[in-house]
Amino acid sequence: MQSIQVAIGVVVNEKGEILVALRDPAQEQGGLWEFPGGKVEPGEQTTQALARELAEEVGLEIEQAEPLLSLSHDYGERRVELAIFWIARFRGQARANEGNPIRWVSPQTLTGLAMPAANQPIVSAVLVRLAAEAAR
Ligand SMILES: Nc1nc2c([nH]c(=O)n2[C@@H]2O[C@H](COP(=O)(O)OP(=O)(O)OP(=O)(O)O)[C@@H](O)[C@H]2O)c(=O)[nH]1
Ligand SMILES: [Mg+2]
Repeated sequence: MQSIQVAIGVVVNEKGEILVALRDPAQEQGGLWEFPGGKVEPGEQTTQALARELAEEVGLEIEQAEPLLSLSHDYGERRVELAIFWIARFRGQARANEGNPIRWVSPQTLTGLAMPAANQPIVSAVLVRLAAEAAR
């Protein structure tokens, strides 16, 4: 089965809120909330794809991206390989460049959002990371 490489950013602001975007209802997985990101294009490094997707989708310039976790998920008709990065340093104001609503959400709200099935371990890792930072 084909495997799709995807770069994803978990963007966290100074209040400890996380940036999410609503997937277009017409897309596959439409109507679910997701972290900004997208497919790595041929010839591109994962971090280049991450920078491009964040600029395109939410208008942010990454200052620092740290690997958070990588996972693969089988959606049946396709398999995705997700490389997820923690982004606590960035430039710009998040805006919905592609017309899909975006939101900054608390960890509590994040836990309750409807997201793609692959995202459950990502949300867990985000909660652990935020708790660790709050305890410092
Ligand atoms: N961006 C993003 N994609 C995710 C998440 N979780 C998840 O399973 N995916 C999957 O990753 C794949 C690629 O993401 P994408 O649709 O954003 O790709 P893209 O921005 O390049 O879109 P395009 O192909 O319409 O240009 C999709 O199959 C999507 O379902 C997530 O939190 N964020
Ligand atoms: Mg995308």
